[in-house]
Order: sequence, then structure tokens, then C-alpha cells
Amino acid sequence: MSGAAKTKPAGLSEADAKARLAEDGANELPRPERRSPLRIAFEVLREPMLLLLLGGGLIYLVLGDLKEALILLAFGAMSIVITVAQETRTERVLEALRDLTSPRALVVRDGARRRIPGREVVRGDLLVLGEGDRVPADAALVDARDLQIDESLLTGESVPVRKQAADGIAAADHRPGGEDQPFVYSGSLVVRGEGLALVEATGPRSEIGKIGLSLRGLQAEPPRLQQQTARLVRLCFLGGAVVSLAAVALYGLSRGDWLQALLAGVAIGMSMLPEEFGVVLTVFMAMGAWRISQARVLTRRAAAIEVLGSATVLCTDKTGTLTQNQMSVAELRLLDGARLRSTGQRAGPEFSELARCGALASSPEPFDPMEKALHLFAREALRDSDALDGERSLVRTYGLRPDLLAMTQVWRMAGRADLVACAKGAPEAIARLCRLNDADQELVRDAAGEMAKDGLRVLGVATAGCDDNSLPQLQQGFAFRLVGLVGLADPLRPHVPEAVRECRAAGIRVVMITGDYPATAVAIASQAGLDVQDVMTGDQVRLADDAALAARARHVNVFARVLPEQKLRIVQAMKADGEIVAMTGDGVNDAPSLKAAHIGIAMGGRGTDVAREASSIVLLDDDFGSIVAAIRLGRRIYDNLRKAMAFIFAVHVPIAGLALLPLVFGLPLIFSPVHIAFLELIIDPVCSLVFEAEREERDAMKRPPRRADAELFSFALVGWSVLQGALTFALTAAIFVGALRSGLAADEARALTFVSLVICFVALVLVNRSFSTSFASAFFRPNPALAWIFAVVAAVLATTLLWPPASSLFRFGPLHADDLLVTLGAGLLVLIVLEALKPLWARRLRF
Ligand SMILES: Nc1ncnc2c1ncn2[C@@H]1O[C@H](COP(=O)(O)OP(=O)(O)OP(=O)(O)O)[C@@H](O)[C@H]1O
Ligand SMILES: [Cu+]
Repeated sequence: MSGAAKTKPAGLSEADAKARLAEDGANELPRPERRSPLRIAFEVLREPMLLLLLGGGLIYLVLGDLKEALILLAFGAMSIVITVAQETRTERVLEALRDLTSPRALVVRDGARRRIPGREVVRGDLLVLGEGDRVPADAALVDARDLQIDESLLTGESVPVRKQAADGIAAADHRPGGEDQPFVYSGSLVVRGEGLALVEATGPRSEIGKIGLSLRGLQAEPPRLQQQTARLVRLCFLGGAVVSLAAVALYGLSRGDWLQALLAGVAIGMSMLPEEFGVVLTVFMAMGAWRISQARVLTRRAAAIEVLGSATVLCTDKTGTLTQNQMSVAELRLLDGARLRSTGQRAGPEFSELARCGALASSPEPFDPMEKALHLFAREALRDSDALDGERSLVRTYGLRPDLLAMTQVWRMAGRADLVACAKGAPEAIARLCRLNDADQELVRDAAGEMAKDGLRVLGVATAGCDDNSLPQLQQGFAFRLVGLVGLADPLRPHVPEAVRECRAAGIRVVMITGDYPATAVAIASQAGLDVQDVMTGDQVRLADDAALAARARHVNVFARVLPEQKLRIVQAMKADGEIVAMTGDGVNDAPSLKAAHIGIAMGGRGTDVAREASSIVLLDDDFGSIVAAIRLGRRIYDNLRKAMAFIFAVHVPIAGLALLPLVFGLPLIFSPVHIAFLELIIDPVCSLVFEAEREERDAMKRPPRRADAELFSFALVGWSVLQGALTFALTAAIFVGALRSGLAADEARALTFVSLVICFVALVLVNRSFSTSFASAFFRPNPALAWIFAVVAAVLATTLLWPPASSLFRFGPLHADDLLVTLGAGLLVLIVLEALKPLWARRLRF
């Protein structure tokens, strides 16, 4: 390994990389799941709704009504266009999200490290590999430090293999598997250590590409919502079919005109088909994922959106999520009690050994903010000496282990025969390595405790001499001498206390689970505004049995010095206790707990590929505030979904009712398929544009989480919708019958009833926009789509009434001024009655 003084490899230049990318193509494997607009159109064409429309058109043709046939086909075409446009938008959104979730790679270009999308890696790129990364392409190692790789995806062998730098080995024929090989393969996983590797093959030319495997991107498992909806749609479909057939029979038998009977049957079938449910669900989920991504959060599983709103516990780590992960050395302490606070001060010579050892115990090109801070501090503190920049080379690295939170690096200094080992790590671990006596251990513990109380992360630093031939197997084999303690400050992210307060108001308990020292954890937790009454350490977690752990986990909000496998036990204990757990994680070892949690949340910035793959949500900026924003959006999306579903349910009641009524009572028909197609054309965009874009309810983050087992189509929701629909039906039916009784011609009564129905729909939209019960919120909540859609509806309605060819198509007679008053009155009545009744349901609707 080259020391700091040797030249660093510069990698490709951006220009070369670009040329190679153009030449070789992107570093990706074929992705089958993308749907083209044509394919979407084809799928839409198979919808029963369109079959009904086409059937209706055909009957019109047989009847010789060319105009009706054409208009029906036009409506059909329009609804295809709308659906295809919506689904294409959905598909584009999903595609964009997929690109964001696809693996990224760290490469050296023009001499600097750069994070790029994995698909842009080219032959000749210099890859920087770190723990938890997926190797993005086949490559030859030029440097490996303690590097272990899991190649199970390629070899089926689950035990990780050790890798070594090539060091002049000729690039002979090579295959995955086997120890101490100098090659790494696309799709395999770095489980430990670090390395640099030169890319040899990308995309389909890599080993994994040759086998034709593909890595999964966004997962499309059907969420619970989809199952619930599918069940309901099936039910409605069956019901609709039975009723339509009965209607055809009834009409045919009573009036003897079977073609008209079929038309009426088609109209009824169309009126009862709840095909919107499926469309609305897809659109809401995709748009929801898009909205959440605007808050810098990616959803990898659609179900996560649904679960977000019901989370009851949010387990978060500390470093980088609650804090900024920008460390700086804030305090130094030596064994003799000497201390230095704040970095502004120039460090006296007595601290220079501590500063230098801290830096030498860090990676030569540090990535970890802690190590960066140590480097920076050493550079500033030792300004006048060349202790840090002198010629030297790294001989060996001993990595951090779960059972010993310390790492050691061994250096050969220029012009010296012996080697120097420098270690840093948790104070307890360093004390153990230095074999301190009890009194000194106590001293260290007290000093570390004092520093930790200020929220500092405390590291012990130690050093040892050794010689080349007798490097020990383990760090415990060195004769370490304690040099001192370093306290690193990592300020809280500014919006964290507010976000924590918001969570607690929303009935979500915030729990910190950290690998850090208990006192540090408590200090940061109380700064963040967590309810810090009790702390549990990883050791206590290990010793507690499941029942005891579950009992304590009910109250403890800070877990410290926790190992990843203990994290898993904590999640399981909480789950067993009935909590809906959201959990953050970033490391390789966090994957099991991320998977186990209801919502696994990985970090996009500092998180590993493994953690991302195991989680259902990825935070792009690692910020705790984004989780809260996502929860808020999750609640809003679910609320809006419920509003849309309630509306769909409600409007179909009067449509179906008015389609059936004349058949049952022997009155002139109100609807032909044209009318229903027109109504359906309104319903779809209202749902997917207006309701989708509704703002969150004012109390979205002030009410407790939704029960996890709550059904979307709960009794409260369906009951409320049916009530709305029944009221609308009663009013419009009364208008129709009343109009006929008062001697209006059938065409005039039809126009009056139809216009009333559309205006009642407008009232229903207004009622369902919000769960809150004020008229102001029905009218004045901002929503640009609403105004647009109302304007279009008004224009089309006016056309059908005022333009004779259209009126004859809809079989509308003239509408008089007093009739207009009736229609408006009907709408107003629906609005007032429902707003007055809403308080009775509103509370139950929210859960
Ligand atoms: N690079 C390192 N060198 C030396 N010691 C380290 C290093 N990284 C971590 N440690 C020690 O291990 C402890 C636990 O680290 P770990 O990474 O598990 O915590 P963390 O995950 O960073 O904390 P959090 O859970 O808050 O994010 C640290 O408190 C520190 O004492
Ligand atoms: Cu419908």
C-alpha cells in the first residue's frame, strides 16, 4: 500500500470514461420489467369496461345509430388515452425511482473519488471498495486491506472468501470462488475490509452478465391494499354481472325489445363496474412514491407507503441520522490529567503524540468522518513538525470487530528498523488492550464519562512498538500503552428536536439504538428531545431473555453500545409486543434487523448497498427529519386514498340506482351507455388528479397511528359512502319522478336529472376533499386541479345542453332557468346535509 507521500493513482479521466461508456454501453444487465406505452394500451384494452363500451357501440351499429356508436367509441378512446397517459406517467415515475435505487459505485476519476451510478462504470475505472458495497463490475484488485468478499450469488458458496492484490500476477483465466484470488466480480458483496480494483469487464461481459442473472431493483410485491381492493373489485364485478343480466331479462320480457334491453344491460354493467379502484390504487401508490421522493426519501417497496402511516415506534441510530456526522476533535485528555478543550487553541507539545497516534490509527485516506477529523486535527496540531507527512508505509491493518471495538494499524517509518502500531477505539476496548490496572481503568472510565456527558464520542488511543517478524494474529497480541483520550463532537442536525416533537405528537415513540457509549447516547438523546428516563446497554440486552427484553423495551428509549445482532432482538421484542416498528440502519450487519422491521430504513449517503437492499425505504440525505416527512406523507397519501375510494363508492350508488330505477318502475330510461361513459370520464381524473393532490389533514401528525390491521374499506368508510350515495340517489330520483309527474317530456326530465346528478357529484367531491367539517375547507383548500376539472365539466355540460347536435345525442330536452335552480339546489342540499352529518363519522373515518 502506498503511504501518504507516494503518488495516488488518478484513475480514468472523465472524458475517457465518457468515450468508453459510449463504446462499451452501460454497465447494466437487461431489465425485463419496463412496460412500453403500447404494452400498457394493450393491457388497458383488456379491461372489462372497454369491452362493455365496444359492445354498446356494436349494438348501436346494429340498431343503425351510427352517431351513438361513434360517440361511444370516442369516449372509449378518450378513456383509453387517459388511462394510458396515467399509467405511462406511473411507469416513468417508477422508472426514475428505480434508477435512483440502483446501486452506485465509488470510483477514482481525474484523481478524485466520485460517487457515480453503477451503470456508468466503465472498463479501466478504478473502483474503491468498502465494507457493505456490491461490487459493480468485474475487476482486478490493485490493493486490498483485510478484504473479504461474499460471492454466493455467483458460486452458491455462502462463506466469504479472502482477496489479495494482484501484485504483478498475470491476468490469467479466472473464475469466482477460492481464497486469496486477486479478482472481484460484479454482484458480489464486500463483507469486510477495503480495496482498490481496476475494472476489466462491465455489463453483459461480466461473469454475472454471462450467466444472465439480474439483480433486483424496485420490488413490486402486491401490498395488502392491493389484495383488499382486488377482493372488492371481484365482488362488485360479480354483483354487477348478476344485476345486468337480470335487468336485460326484465327489460326484454316486459318490453319485448331485446336490443334495447342489451343496451340497458350494458349501461347498468358500466355503472356498476368499479374499475376505478384498481387505477386509483396504482396511481396513488406511484405518485405517492414520487411525492415521497421529493422529500428525499425513496420507497423500494410500495407496501412501505401504506405501513408508514401506522408506525408506532421509530428506532433510529445516532450518528449521521440524528447528528450531522461531521466530526471535529473537541477535547483531548492525557493519562496525567492534562486536558485541552476546543480546537481553536493550539495544542501544546504534550498532546502531539496523541494527535499523531490518532491519525496513524486511521485509514491513510480516511472516509469515516471520525478519522477525517483525527487527520485534520493532527495536521493542524502538528503544523511545525513533519511527524504526519514523513515517509512511511502501512504494513498491516487490524479491523474493528464486534467483540473488540478497536482498530490497529502498523506502520514502517522511513529510516527506522522497528514498526509502530497505533490503535484507537472505544475507551473500554483500549483499556483492555493496554491491560490497565483497576485504578487506571477507573481513571479512564471517569474521564471518558465526563467527556461523554457533553455528548462527545470518546475514543481511546494507544500505541505499541513491534518488529516485522512477530506481528501478532490479533490486536490483543500487542503490548499497547495508553496515550490518551480524544473526544469528538458531532452536532445535532438542526431540525431534529422539532421532528422528534412532531413524532411524539403523532403518537410515535422515538427510540435511539446506537453503538456509542451510554453517556454519549443519553446526552445526544436529551438534546434531541427524546424521553430519556432509562438506558439499556447491549450487554443488558444480551443477558435479558425475550420476555424481559420485551418488558423493558416498552419503556426504554435509549439503547447504547448495541451490536447489530442485538438490534435484531430489540426489533423482534418490540414486534412481539404489537408495535409497528420502523428502524434505521446503515451497516452490513444491520441487514437482518432492517428486514425484520416492518419498515426498514437505509441511509442513501453513508449506508451500504446491503442495508439498502434489505430496507423498504432509503433516505437520500440520511436525515432524521426526512423520515418524519415521509411518515407525514404516508398518512396524507393513505387519507387521500380513502377519500378517493369513498368518492368512487358514493358516486356509483346513484349511477346504478338511476340506471335501474326506470326498469323496475317502468319509466322512460334515463341512461344510455353514452351517459355513463361521460360520467366515468369525470370520475377518473377527479380521483387521480384532485384527490391525489389534496393537502394533508390539519391533524395528520396530531393523531395516533392508524391501527395496522385496519381495513381500507372499513365499515365506517363504506357506510359513509353508501349514505352519501343514497342521499344523492334519493334526491335525483325524486327530481326525475317529480319532473315526469309535473308533465315534463322524458327528454326534459332526463336533462334535468342528469345535470342535477353532475352537480351533486361536484358537491360530493367537495364533501370528500377533507375529513374536517368546515365549509371553508370544502371550498377553499387550495387545489389547482379542482378548478380545472370543474371548468371542463361545466363547459362540456353546457355544450350538451346548448349545442343541438350534442343535446340530441344525449337525448336532452331544453333546460329552463327554474330547472337550473332545482339542480343547483340539489347540489347545495347534498353539500349541507353531508357536511352536517360528517361530524358523526369523521372521528371513525380517520382510523
Ligand atoms: N473507525 C473506528 N475506529 C475506532 N473505533 C471505532 C471506529 N468506528 C467505531 N468505533 C468504535 O465503535 C463504537 C461503535 O461504533 P458503531 O459504528 O457501532 O457505532 P455507530 O453505528 O457509529 O453509532 P450509531 O449507532 O449512533 O450510528 C464507537 O463508539 C467507537 O468507540
Ligand atoms: Cu365506474
